[in-house]
Amino acid sequence: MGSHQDSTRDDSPHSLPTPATAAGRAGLDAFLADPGRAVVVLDFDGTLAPIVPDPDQARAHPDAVPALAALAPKVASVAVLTGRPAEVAVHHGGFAGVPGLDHLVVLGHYGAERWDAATGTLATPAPHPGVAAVRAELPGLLKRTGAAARGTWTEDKGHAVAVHTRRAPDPHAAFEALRAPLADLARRHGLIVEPGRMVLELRPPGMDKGAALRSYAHSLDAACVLFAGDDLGDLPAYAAVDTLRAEGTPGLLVCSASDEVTELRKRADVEVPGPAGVVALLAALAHRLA
Ligand SMILES: O=P(O)(O)OC[C@H]1O[C@H](O[C@H]2O[C@H](CO)[C@@H](O)[C@H](O)[C@H]2O)[C@H](O)[C@@H](O)[C@@H]1O
Repeated sequence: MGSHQDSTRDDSPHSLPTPATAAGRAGLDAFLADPGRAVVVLDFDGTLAPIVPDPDQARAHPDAVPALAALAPKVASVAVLTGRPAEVAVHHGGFAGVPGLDHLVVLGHYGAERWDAATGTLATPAPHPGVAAVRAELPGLLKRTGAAARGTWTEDKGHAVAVHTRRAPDPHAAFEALRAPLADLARRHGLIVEPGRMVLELRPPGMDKGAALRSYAHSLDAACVLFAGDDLGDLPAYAAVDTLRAEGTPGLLVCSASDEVTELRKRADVEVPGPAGVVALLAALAHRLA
């Protein structure tokens, strides 16, 4: 698809892009016509937070919280839907205790966890026994396959374990070399492999961003859903918006574009240049609804 501002575009900081598709234009129209029933769902890493080599150092774009806080009171709900543990996203995003974000919801672990700003509470699932088994076997596997020596490292997320290759000398080669052995390890312990941007995550099955988005939108009786993402794990949410559209609920698919992952670019209604572009879009929506 593409970014898709037309030749008559308004280049002011608060201009809204023209979606490339008819479904996207209908989604944006519905959003602006009835914002009080619009639900905004946003991925975290690569969408609200720029990608950095160390996940512990990832932080929301500096304009993200102000844009979210300006938009949230004008729509039905704003939620962050992430592969991170919810409380990690809350911390790295700086989302707690922000005026305007009093009702923010963070759905962590692809929707298996939920943190509510209104109460400060976290609902988290029971641990899957396969994660402990994988945690125990993983160091040996990384050593045997030479992955440890190639600069991969492990992020223990509690309910999942992620093997990162971004800091390896050849991140793509390290990623590809690990695919099969990690798939075998995950399968033996009842887990699935979630591939992402230079990361292979071993996590429990049964929840994905599509199911989470659908359930969240239905719980709020959303009249329109905006979803923004950047990575393969966001594709189920894209599919969920497509399904909602087929059922009569308009939606807007936003791609936080990168050269690393191109799958979402082909399917988006609006493509923006990374987290800075996402945040500018959120600010423009808030400005339009002011
Ligand atoms: O669902 P998301 O919010 O997009 O989270 C997906 C994964 O994001 C994190 O990894 C990615 O971001 C890191 C920090 O910028 C980067 O170093 C890494 O290469 C990316 O894959 C996070 O560390 C994972 O646990 C998430 O599953």
